[in-house]
Amino acid sequence: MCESLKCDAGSVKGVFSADVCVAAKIADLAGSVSSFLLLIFMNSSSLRAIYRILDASINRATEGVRTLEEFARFDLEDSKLTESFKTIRHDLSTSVNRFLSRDQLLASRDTPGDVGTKIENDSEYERADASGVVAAAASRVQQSLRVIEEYGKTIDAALAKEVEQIRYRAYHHCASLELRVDTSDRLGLLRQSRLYFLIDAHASEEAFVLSIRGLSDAGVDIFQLRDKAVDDRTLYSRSVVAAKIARGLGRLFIVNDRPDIAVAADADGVHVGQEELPISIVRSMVGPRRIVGLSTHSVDLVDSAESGGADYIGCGPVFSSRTKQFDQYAGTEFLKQVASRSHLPAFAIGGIDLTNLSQVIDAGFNRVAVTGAIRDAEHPLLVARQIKSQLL
Ligand SMILES: Cc1ncc(COP(=O)(O)OP(=O)(O)O)c(N)n1
Ligand SMILES: Cc1ncsc1CCOP(=O)(O)O
Ligand SMILES: [Mg+2]
Repeated sequence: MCESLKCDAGSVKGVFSADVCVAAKIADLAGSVSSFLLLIFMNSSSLRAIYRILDASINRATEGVRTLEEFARFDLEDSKLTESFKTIRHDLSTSVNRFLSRDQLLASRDTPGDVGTKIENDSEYERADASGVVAAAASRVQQSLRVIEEYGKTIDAALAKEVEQIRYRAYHHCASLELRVDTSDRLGLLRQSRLYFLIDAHASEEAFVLSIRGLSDAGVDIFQLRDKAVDDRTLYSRSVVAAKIARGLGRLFIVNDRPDIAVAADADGVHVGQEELPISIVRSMVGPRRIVGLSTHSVDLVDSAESGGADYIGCGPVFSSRTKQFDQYAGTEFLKQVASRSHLPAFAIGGIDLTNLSQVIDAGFNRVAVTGAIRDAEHPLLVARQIKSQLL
């Protein structure tokens, strides 16, 4: 049996058979070029196989992480998750470079001779949608990190330990990403949304439904049930109906203030203000798949909405409102500050109507949330259309 030694000479690092180590040392001493060592290395077939496995698995893991990173970046537009995957890629590459010689990895590669590339599997070419791509990439990342960890043990236990930590982090981030994929339809609709209407419960369900249908047709993208005067039973029953209709129309339905009702009625999400439950609690109540919106009145609140995991923000009050009384206004200056810093979809709110909409747009906003401008208009559908047409 061939004796194995830990070797750290020139470009040969790791555990090798004694003859390889001796040859490496001699080559080092002689200042010889590494090709001699590579030749010997290539002749050690089991070692070469280990390097081939590691090389293939490192590539697979890196490509998989990149696939997930692109989804987090371009579909979810989630900067935190994007950064997490980027860090995993970076840390994997740092660990690999510390323990493995790139020359040996490259020298072991033999793609034309890889029997695995000739095994056809149709499912490799079938992905129904982005969620299929994400699921496949997540599983590839997890498997290949495990492979690197296992075979890495034969090179250096410290490599295996580092990759194990990376694998645990990857599990966590993959789960966060996969849970969000199903929401990506909702988040996609949210990002496309421009006109947000806060609707009351109306005197009857029929009038409520008629209003949602008409306003959806006129361009309202998001409906929020905001009615502080009706009982919970009415809020719940209107929410059940609105959630269903909005889904059928490709619009979003959000419940004001009440995560419990949002969940019970299967709404798309909930909107809370600074006086309601903290956003972390709201998120734990509605889960990762529902939208959580948060009211903001200052740049600091915008920053904490972003770090706290809000999906969108309401920004205001901009102007004096007939719907709600305020002592102070954030105004258009606040909108300008938000426009230059926030990555979240941001809706200006408070007294916005056709007479002052241009000031909101000039401040850099193309999303507004309104009540009175539409509710109190002689021709609500016409006003909704006119507002929408200006929000490009
Ligand atoms: C889109 C949107 N933005 C802000 C608000 C205001 O919420 P909040 O501060 O909680 O005030 P109330 O609506 O509860 O009176 C909102 N509802 N929607
Ligand atoms: C709920 C709320 N929060 C800030 S302004 C506002 C009322 C929005 O209604 P309007 O568009 O009539 O001012
Ligand atoms: Mg509120």
